Amino acid sequence: MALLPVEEAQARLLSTATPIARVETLPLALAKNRILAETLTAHLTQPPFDASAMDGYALRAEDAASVGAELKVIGVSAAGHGFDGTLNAGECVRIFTGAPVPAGADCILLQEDAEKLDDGARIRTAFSVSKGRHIRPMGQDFRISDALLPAGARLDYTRLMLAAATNNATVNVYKKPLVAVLATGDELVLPGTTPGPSQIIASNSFALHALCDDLGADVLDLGLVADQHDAIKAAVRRAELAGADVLVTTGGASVGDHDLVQSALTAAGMVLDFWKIAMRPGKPLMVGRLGGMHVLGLPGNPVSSMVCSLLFLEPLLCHLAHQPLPKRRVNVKINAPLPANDQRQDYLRARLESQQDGSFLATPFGKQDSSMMNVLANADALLIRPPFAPELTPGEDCTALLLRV
Ligand SMILES: Nc1nc2c(c(=O)[nH]1)N[C@H]1C(S)=C(S)[C@@H](COP(=O)(O)OP(=O)(O)OC[C@H]3O[C@@H](n4cnc5c(N)ncnc54)[C@H](O)[C@@H]3O)O[C@H]1N2
Ligand code: MOO
Repeated sequence: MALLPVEEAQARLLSTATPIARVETLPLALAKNRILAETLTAHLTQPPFDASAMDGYALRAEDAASVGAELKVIGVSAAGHGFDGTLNAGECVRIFTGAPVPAGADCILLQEDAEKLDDGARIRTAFSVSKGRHIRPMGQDFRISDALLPAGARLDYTRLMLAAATNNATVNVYKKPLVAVLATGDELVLPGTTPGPSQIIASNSFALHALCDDLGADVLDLGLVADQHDAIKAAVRRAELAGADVLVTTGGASVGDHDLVQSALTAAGMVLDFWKIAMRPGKPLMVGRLGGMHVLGLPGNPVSSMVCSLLFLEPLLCHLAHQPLPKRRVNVKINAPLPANDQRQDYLRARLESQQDGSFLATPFGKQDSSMMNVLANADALLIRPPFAPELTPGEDCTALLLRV
């Protein structure tokens, strides 16, 4: 099978994906960063009445046209406790921020601009006020039945505030995609155990879990499974029964005698779409469908599994979850010579340094082995070297993908 170019493989994967249509109703407190499945409509008008924007006195502008007017204070309007009466010529009402403007008043005089007389029974104006001054008109923010946010909007903190203010105690949002994660390999043991001879600590699933969570997906951890056909098939069955939208496997994707994932998946009913991509690391990536479930068979090498996740799992999950792609692509200047590339698109781990002019200077790590998690965790970006890219000298431009956004 020829190696598939990265962009072609990405397009093929996305062409088979449909955004999730399942909807759930959630209380606002549980809806952070979820995606609205319908228009958010105002259930009331805000402000619900003409409200004072300042602490001071509500009055008729014509009564305070000239400085030095004297007005009788006939009551108080506070937030939560409005004044019930009507204000007439020569009268004012003591008012506080957020309180309803009494009937008859058409402006607010700041308390700093009023002199209290007779122990507060009357005031003298020290400033003239115009009609409407310091009044927030009823409905200036939104009116009942207004459409305020479209379906597809992400409920970040500003939108949750709006949803609450519009008296939507619950919201209808798309369900999260469910990703089943299966780590394969006889050599794997969990962190916290003492590895035996030939054993290593399993790390890929932890990264996958975190990445899926960041992308708004739920994770079903299928644990560690030995390189055995029946064990892999049984785990795949669990993913199907759970209704997973995506099954991600790591390890066993290559061509060794113990690389059984593809044959176990095929035996379980997977239809392979493509296998082996023209990229480094991550060449053995395999992609298929098992019923309604997308299957991504990631290589076992930890760095390969993460590079494949950023390039394939991330766009797939964003598409399924109605989310925009994180903005990872940046232009950088390289700080070291890069040799000409072969036919595999390279993703070089590099450190970035911000320059005074806002640009990035990129220093690739000397060793790029796809097993080196220490390098990945201390890198900031992946420098993209297209197939057959010519050599680059320091100071030349290169495209990079930020590892953290
Ligand atoms: N003859 C060939 N050999 C290999 C080829 C090839 O084309 N021909 N491709 C190489 C490339 S490239 C890669 S990448 C690896 C990927 O192989 P597998 O997907 O089969 O991965 P494994 O052999 O199972 O594991 C590779 C490596 O990663 C470690 N590993 C596996 N799972 C985990 C995990 N969950 N956490 C941490 N580390 C893990 C595993 O112990 C191995 O060291 O194949 C090359 N070989
Ligand atoms: O493609 Mo492998 O991922 O080079 O190590």
